[in-house]
Amino acid sequence: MRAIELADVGRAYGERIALAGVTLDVEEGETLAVFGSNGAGKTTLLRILATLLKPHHGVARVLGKQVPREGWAVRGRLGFLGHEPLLYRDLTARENLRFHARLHDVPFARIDELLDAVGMRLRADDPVHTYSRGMLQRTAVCRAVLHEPDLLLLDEPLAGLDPGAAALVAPLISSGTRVVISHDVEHGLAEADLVLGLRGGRVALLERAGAVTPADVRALYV
Ligand SMILES: Nc1ncnc2c1ncn2[C@@H]1O[C@H](COP(=O)(O)OP(=O)(O)OP(=O)(O)O)[C@@H](O)[C@H]1O
Repeated sequence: MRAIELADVGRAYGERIALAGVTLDVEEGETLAVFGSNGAGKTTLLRILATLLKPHHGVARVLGKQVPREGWAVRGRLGFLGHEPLLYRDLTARENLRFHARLHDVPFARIDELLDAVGMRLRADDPVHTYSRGMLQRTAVCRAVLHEPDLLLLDEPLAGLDPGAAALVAPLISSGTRVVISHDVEHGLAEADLVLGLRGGRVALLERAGAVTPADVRALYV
């Protein structure tokens, strides 16, 4: 089954075209790696897939539903990790995760498992506003994967993590159907099935990963 189907998807902010003419399919179980320089349209695409932004052009289907029109039917099956951690800053990590666990009917035991997995058990009962950037990111990853989503939408998921933390977090976000925005060319390519390169909001590269070299991806940044 197709997890994502995009047909000529575009989006503008006022006069500025952020995304145009994106047509692609991602099959269930595949990873789409998205590359492109700052402002290329990567986050705009991810937000459309997350049902947070309406495309102004074309049709976007996620897990079989048109978004954002039928977004209600897929939102609970998505795991979104954007630039913002989407955590309540005055609550602790554990309280934030309990809130999400209740929403998604997830047993609380999974919260401890995840906090352990990302090395956050000792700080889990401190308010989120006392966390370092890396701690925020670890907690945000826990939130994104808590309900075992059918599709992970990840915007630079290892940003701000030290190598030890990155090694802890990576296994939690390394399987299933995924869209991953990355600036790490080698790592991003290694885990991709399909590669999308954006330039100025347009498709500059769209190939199966086996047909793409690191030099092809680096060319997007010059
Ligand atoms: N809310 C907004 N209002 C106006 N313009 C916006 C808005 N959000 C994004 N844009 C513009 O849309 C274009 C694409 O932005 P987008 O955030 O999708 O890029 P990106 O590839 O994710 O960049 P980065 O690597 O810096 O995160 C840019 O020109 C940006 O300035």
